[in-house]
Amino acid sequence: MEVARNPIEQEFTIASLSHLPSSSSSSSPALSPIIQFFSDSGVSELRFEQGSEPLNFNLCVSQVFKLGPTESICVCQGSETDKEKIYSRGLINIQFRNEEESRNFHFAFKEFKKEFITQGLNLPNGAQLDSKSKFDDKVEASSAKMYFHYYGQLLHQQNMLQDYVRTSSYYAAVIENRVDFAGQVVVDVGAGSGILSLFAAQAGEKHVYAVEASEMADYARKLIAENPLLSQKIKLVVKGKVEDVECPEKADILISEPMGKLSNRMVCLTLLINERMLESYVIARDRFLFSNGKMFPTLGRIHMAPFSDEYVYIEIANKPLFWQQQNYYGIDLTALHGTAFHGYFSQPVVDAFNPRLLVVPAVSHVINFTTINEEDLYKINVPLKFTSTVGTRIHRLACWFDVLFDGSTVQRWLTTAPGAPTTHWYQLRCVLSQPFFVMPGQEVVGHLHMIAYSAQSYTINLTMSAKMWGPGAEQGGILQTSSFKFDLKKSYYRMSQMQAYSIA
Ligand SMILES: C[S@@+](CC[C@H](N)C(=O)[O-])C[C@H]1O[C@@H](n2cnc3c(N)ncnc32)[C@H](O)[C@@H]1O
Repeated sequence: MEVARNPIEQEFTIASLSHLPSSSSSSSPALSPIIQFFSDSGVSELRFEQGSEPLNFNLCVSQVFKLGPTESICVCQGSETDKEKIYSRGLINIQFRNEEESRNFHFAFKEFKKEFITQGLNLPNGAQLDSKSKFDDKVEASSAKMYFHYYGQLLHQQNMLQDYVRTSSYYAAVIENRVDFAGQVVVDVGAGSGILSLFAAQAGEKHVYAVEASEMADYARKLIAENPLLSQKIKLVVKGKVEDVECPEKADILISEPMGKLSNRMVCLTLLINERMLESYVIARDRFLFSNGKMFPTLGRIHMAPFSDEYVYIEIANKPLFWQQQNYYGIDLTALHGTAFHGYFSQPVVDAFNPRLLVVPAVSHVINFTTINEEDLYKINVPLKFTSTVGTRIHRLACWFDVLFDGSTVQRWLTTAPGAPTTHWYQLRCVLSQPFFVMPGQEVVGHLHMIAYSAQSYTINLTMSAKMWGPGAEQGGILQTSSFKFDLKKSYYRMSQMQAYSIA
């Protein structure tokens, strides 16, 4: 390998180049193939040459992926510059002569790309093209770092794999609907250990591309390689965010497990939308999926129902009592009681509960992954309207979710509902600091307003009002209202104190 040390130009002579089918031109095998890095008139460029007609890729929109120790693939989505220079779109398969050549090339690619990203693209009018991705725009860097660090660890992937309700539902949804996978191109969005890619390979798809942003991508490659019968179908484990990477082919079907489960303590937390990974799933749809393609899962539903549970209400109300001490080693703590009270009640409670404590049937909010706009997930407003079936005190709003795999053969649901086999998502309850009484037939109205924030979670504003009941109810007046704000990321885990409920 010859490496020119010029800081703005490097050249690599390699073993062979071959253009995959979607490439725009073919190569001549007669000359030694070379790859050059340029930084020409403000645009960083990657040039592949093997004969008279070079292929120019805009480095900014190019990606390289290692397929093996001496084999890589370069993908470029193509672009035009203000100088009307048109950069190619396509795929190049690169064969290096040895591992060291491959390492050097990848290092140079990273260095050139880094230089480009840190400096931005200088346009002739002095402006800089922003090279930040949609993910980076929305998500705080510290949150993303912690998030991908968490998922980069095998033990957390193991937790998900050991949730047999979850994993067996995915397996059944794929295998029972093999007709949807056979001969198709599949993209696994947030592949983790690669388990869903391997399921899809079992169902007989044509090619699968697994996209994973965390270090887990390396383990996924290893796991896939050690399952040789299936690995032939898994073309590529792409390490990067679905918002940023390129995929060599458009997909007929997307598979993903994007249902939120993380908290600030990085243990599981529920409610479908937490983690904000649904947004990445929708972005992947817009970037990679054919317009008539399928999504597994296809839609999700958030269910909500008022709940009566004196015991947990008292448990939470007791916690801030510590701060009511006026003589704690001679110190009056009461100044902080109000803040502590607010803090405890702003934590949604995560555990599994007895569905018999639900006061009325749930209302549901449907999110159709195949049609929703990504921006529609930034703010979700669900109107609430219930008619109580019993006379009781309402302490909280219970929430859970399910998702549908809308297969051509079998429609399969994965549910986290109370009473169904417990999953690692459990259920979520927002406890009202001011519970209220309802009588049978009395109407409760309100809304659940969920607003996304940059630490990959949501703030929940809950308002519930008991309407007039009995004589004068037709005037529609409100008897009592309870409102509170919850932070989905700061939840209170009661799983260790979970009771074994017998379900009728
Ligand atoms: C809930 S886990 C599911 C893992 C695996 N698919 C499974 O079912 O066991 C979600 C995975 O998606 C990855 N992920 C989240 N957001 C991503 C993004 N924007 N781009 C690529 N990967 C992402 C995480 O690192 C994590 O490994």
